[in-house]
Amino acid sequence: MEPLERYRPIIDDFDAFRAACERPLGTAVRVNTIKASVERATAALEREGVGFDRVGWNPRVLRLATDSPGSTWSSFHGFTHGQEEVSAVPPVVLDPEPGERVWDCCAAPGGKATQIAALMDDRGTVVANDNNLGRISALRFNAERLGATSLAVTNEDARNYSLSRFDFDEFDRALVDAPCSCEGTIRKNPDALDNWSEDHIASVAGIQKGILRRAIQATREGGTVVYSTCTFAPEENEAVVQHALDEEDCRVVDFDLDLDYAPGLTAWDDEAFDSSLEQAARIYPHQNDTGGFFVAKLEVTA
Ligand SMILES: C[S@@+](CC[C@H](N)C(=O)[O-])C[C@H]1O[C@@H](n2cnc3c(N)ncnc32)[C@H](O)[C@@H]1O
Repeated sequence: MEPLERYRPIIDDFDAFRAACERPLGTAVRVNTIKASVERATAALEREGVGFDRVGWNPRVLRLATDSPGSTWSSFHGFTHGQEEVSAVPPVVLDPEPGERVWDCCAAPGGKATQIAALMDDRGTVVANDNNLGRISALRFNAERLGATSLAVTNEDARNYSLSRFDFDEFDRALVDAPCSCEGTIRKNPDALDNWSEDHIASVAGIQKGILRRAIQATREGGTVVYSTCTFAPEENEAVVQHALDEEDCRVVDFDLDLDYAPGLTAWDDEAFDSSLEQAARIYPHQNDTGGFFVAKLEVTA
């Protein structure tokens, strides 16, 4: 847990943050509205005798009273998908519309890509890409089980992604749910910080910058790009978005989210960030009893 000490200066109520990081995380599922309404999925859970609580910010997310959300009848039939509560935030911020073309740059194992397809009523095109072939099979399995027929899978490095295979040359929206140092998953995975190092953060930040830049380049003017990580490190969050602001035509925009969160940072160490980064969300585990996440919303400009 020692690496987390570096965040003492930026987190209000740091002791509550540390205590939350030491508590195991509960189980959550997202109702897959491609296959079942929330009413039908909750009725199925009741029939199975699986207890659940609805969360206030999203009617499609349920906290379950079981450690095995993937072993329920509802999951087997694709009515629900085990997904950490806060991991359901980025697609909501992306806010895709039915019929659009959406690129999920780092999509495996597909929790957010299938959520995007559901938010689009499975109409339009979701290109779910990941550079890790081993993880692609889980992505395909989840898309099949959840009945996401609008989803196409590709296996490329998102940093130099080519659209030449498509009959269109830009997306309406893109999600960069980036590979990261995963500090915010400490409640689910107590070993998450075992191999933590500043060198690793610096190396993954380079990859994140490349993917976010390509996502902005591949999205139409006026389109939306959401950048998210499950880590607290400003080098992987605000600094990556700042790099995109410096190098690409885009701006940070505000969004509504009915959860408690802290604003994005405008400085870290010796680096200053654009004041618009305050519109990003830093979701800490103690605020909503979840894992940790960072989310920023960008609009592509001319
Ligand atoms: C945080 S995980 C994505 C989780 C996924 N969005 C979901 O909700 O299920 C990050 C993913 O990025 C992929 N990745 C890492 N480097 C990449 C790159 N250069 N291009 C594309 N994908 C990459 C990893 O294989 C990993 O599956």
